[in-house]
Amino acid sequence: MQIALFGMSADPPHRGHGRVLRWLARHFDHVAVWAADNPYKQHQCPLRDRQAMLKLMIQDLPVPPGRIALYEELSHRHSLVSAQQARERWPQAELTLIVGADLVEQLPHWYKAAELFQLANILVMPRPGYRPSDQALAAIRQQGGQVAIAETLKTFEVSSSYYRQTEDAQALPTAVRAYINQRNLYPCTASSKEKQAIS
Ligand SMILES: Nc1ncnc2c1ncn2[C@@H]1O[C@H](COP(=O)(O)OP(=O)(O)OP(=O)(O)O)[C@@H](O)[C@H]1O
Ligand SMILES: O=C(O)c1ccc[n+]([C@@H]2O[C@H](COP(=O)([O-])O)[C@@H](O)[C@H]2O)c1
Repeated sequence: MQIALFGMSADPPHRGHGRVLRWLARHFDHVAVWAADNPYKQHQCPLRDRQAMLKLMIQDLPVPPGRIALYEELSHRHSLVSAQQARERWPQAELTLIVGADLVEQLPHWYKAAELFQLANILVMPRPGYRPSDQALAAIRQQGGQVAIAETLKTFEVSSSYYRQTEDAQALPTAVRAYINQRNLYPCTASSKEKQAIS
């Protein structure tokens, strides 16, 4: 069994994540997803809300039932710990850690990266504006990593920071948008401003 491991900040989850997940659902037997606190970032919204938004996004994806699932218990700031927990849960599976192209340069410097590479292969999602350098790919391989690029995946230019900066609700799945509006999660978004004006 081939399992994709996809941890993310999801602050908030957006349509680019949805595109990646649909592609993963076609190429893996199972896709395990979680929201995590990235040790290199500050987050705008609490982890429990990011987990909840991811769950809502996954529910609406047009994929076979059960192919993609949220595993809150895999959440950890260090991917090594998430991968260790996944290995305990699926002792026989081939594990593949999913990362966007923007993370490849930093990946060799992640917490105990060589140990992580022993537990999981690395599959890189192309992302507009980011091209993994040969040096970064070589640095992963030098630490024993098996790394490949998902060449057939066509992603598009959208990010959580784009949403946070532009307030462009089109960047988000409908259910995520509704969740944010209900809880006023990103206080600078247009919808929140509208709600403040009404109240
Ligand atoms: N548009 C995209 N195409 C391909 N991969 C993406 C895209 N957006 C995010 N990813 C990847 O998905 C994972 C989770 O991303 P994350 O939740 O940090 O979103 P982000 O849009 O990169 O956030 P931020 O803008 O806050 O840095 C990372 O591996 C990231 O590289
Ligand atoms: O293990 C690490 O040292 C490490 C360093 C940076 C990021 N990560 C993980 O990488 C995943 C993607 O992060 P992000 O913010 O790009 O969505 C998320 O699960 C983080 O916990 C992990």
